[in-house]
Amino acid sequence: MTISIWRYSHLALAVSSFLFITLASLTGIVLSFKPVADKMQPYKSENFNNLTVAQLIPNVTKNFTDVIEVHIDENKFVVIDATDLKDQSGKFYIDPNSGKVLGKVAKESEFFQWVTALHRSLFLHQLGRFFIGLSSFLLFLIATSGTVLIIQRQRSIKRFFAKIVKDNFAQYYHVVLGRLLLIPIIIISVSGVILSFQTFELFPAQKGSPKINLDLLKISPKTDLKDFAIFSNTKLSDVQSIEFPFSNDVEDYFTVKLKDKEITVNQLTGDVLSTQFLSKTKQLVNLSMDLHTGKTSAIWAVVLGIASVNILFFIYSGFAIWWKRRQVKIKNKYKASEAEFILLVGSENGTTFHFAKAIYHQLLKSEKAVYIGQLNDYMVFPKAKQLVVFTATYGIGEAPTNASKFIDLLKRSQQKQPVAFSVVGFGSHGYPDFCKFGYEVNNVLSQQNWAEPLVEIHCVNDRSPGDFTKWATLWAQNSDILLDNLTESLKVKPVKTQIFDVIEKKISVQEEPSFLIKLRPRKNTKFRSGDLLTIFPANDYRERQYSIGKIGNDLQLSVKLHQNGLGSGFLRQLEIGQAINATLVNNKHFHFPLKAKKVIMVSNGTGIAPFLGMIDEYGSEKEIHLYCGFRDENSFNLYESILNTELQKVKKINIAYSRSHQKQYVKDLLFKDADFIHTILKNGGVIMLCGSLNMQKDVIDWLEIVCEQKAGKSVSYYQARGKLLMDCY
Ligand SMILES: Cc1cc2nc3c(=O)[nH]c(=O)nc-3n(C[C@H](O)[C@H](O)[C@H](O)COP(=O)(O)O)c2cc1C
Repeated sequence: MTISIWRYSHLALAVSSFLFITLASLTGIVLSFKPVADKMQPYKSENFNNLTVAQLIPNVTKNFTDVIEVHIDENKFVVIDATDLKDQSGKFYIDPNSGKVLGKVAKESEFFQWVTALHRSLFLHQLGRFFIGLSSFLLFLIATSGTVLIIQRQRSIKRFFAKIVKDNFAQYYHVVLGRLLLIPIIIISVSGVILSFQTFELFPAQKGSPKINLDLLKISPKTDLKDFAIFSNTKLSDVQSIEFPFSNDVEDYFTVKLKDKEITVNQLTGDVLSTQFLSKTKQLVNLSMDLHTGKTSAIWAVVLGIASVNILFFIYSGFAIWWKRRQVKIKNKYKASEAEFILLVGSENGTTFHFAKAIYHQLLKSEKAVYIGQLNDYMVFPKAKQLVVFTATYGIGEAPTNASKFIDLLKRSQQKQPVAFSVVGFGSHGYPDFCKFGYEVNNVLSQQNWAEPLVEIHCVNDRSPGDFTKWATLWAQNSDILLDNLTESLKVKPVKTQIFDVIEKKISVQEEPSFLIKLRPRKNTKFRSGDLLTIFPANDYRERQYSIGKIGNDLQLSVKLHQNGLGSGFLRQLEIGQAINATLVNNKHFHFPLKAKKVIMVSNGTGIAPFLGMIDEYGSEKEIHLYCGFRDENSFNLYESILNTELQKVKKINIAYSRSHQKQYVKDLLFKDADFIHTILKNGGVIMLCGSLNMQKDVIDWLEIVCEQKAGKSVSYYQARGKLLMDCY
């Protein structure tokens, strides 16, 4: 909620001021060249920082008459307003060491004058000055709200400069450059506001010049100008200007302006007649002028120029981010109350909507009554048969803004009829709590009486179309939907297949026949147990996926034959020596956890396939405990010989038969070993689950209780940290 307040403020401020800020930045970029160009002129005098006023004055009086003023400009060039010995009057750059003229002061470039006027007042006089002042203030607020957003994004002030995950170009550089240029932008905006206050005379006025009693002015002892103590003690580098006396009368005196004070000096005796310090506000205004214009430092002027270019980039990238979010407009053909398929989306930046919309259109093409909305729109859906949640994770594994109320709403509003659900989590492995909110939603949904799992939770890493297609294929299979060119709507490249030869087949003889099939890739291919094999049984767009075990360099699939099953039927009729076209899909979320010392594998039925490969490969190095469930001994027969050879590799095999002996399920085996399993989890071990969704639901429900009781943590805590890996279907 707070994220959205700050975000909307940031956006509203930017939208309301972007025109003025654009103009001010463009002109600011041009003006930042001026101090650099000025400093490149050849009027800098040697030894300037060591010279005193006493050394300058005799050189001035020797070479000029009618001196009005000597002025030290921001480039440390000495400028005199006087008449030279050739009787030429005007302003000249001089060398303070000799008083020699270095050049005549040129009239200020008309171009820079024009740009300066545009920058300060937009040629609108006081009204324009007001808008520019207001824009400076708004820029300050934009920078402040942006800082808060960065702190929220980075999760703490301490992590302000921590690495940023590259999401997309506009967003990444908006944050990275925002952090780098925050200080210059705050300085530009605050100094701009102060200068506007000065323009509108909102600061208290500086007190007038101190009164000098002319009757008391001394005319002796007459002292040479070069011997005036005040001149000898004042460095030229501290001086802003020296006004010379108008005549030789004692009533006319020198006025020396320094950065923080103004001194008047008797022209005959060198006595200091008065000292007036600049008020703090005047000093602040002077400092603001230096900081805002960069006139005192070429390096600072370059920084200001870069900051101005970046303000323009922020306007562009901010607009790009906003545009992307805006594109997520939802136009529904069916009302929520009449839809059978409800798609709810949790998204901060809109990309998750892109995926959800692809499914929305697939359902429309299949003439299904579908409704798409935000997760916070959750309510009772009277006609719903299926609920699909697509959600990103933000913050510390938290909900995106448009999903923040979902869990509360879900607990309050129960659906009246059974509804099948599936969850697709969108996240990134760049964050510690991978898809945590997706897992949380899945777990809370699993606990609802009306909710029936359809497809196991799938996670999409970095918006991978491959990950998403994997889920969509499985979901479509289970929902009886024909996916029509989903790849195209996700703009995914066509799938490349490769050839595999059937080298072994083993069939079990039982009520529900299953079989093992071994395939050998024709070309050298890298893959791991837990990866998926996509086959195209009818040689068309219809895909079927199977979890694989890697045995040597071959793939082993364990398949249950379904009546009229497209995939299982196709694989079943294959003969040894035949070849098929298929694609290997990297399923890295279900690879063997190489860092874990102890792994608990839980499977039922054909879900044992990837574990057979993992045990073959890692069983000798790692402590593996296998808990597997089968219908009866006949079902187990298929795997028995393999498991017997692998037996010495596995620390312990626990088998449950659901239709014979004690009629046990795999969850019953786990109940008995609750302490042991939790200790493994607590000590960095990993639990892997492969098999049916019902088995998964039972195990998760049980684990939820165990983890809560023993560690006060929810299952999603372990899921998000990769301690619970699942591949159920
Ligand atoms: C500030 C920020 C925080 C994120 N935090 C997480 C996180 O904790 N866990 C995670 O898996 N992904 C995290 N992500 C990645 C997003 O969930 C992921 O990029 C998602 O696809 C964005 O979807 P959306 O564009 O619909 O918001 C984060 C992204 C950002 C920008």
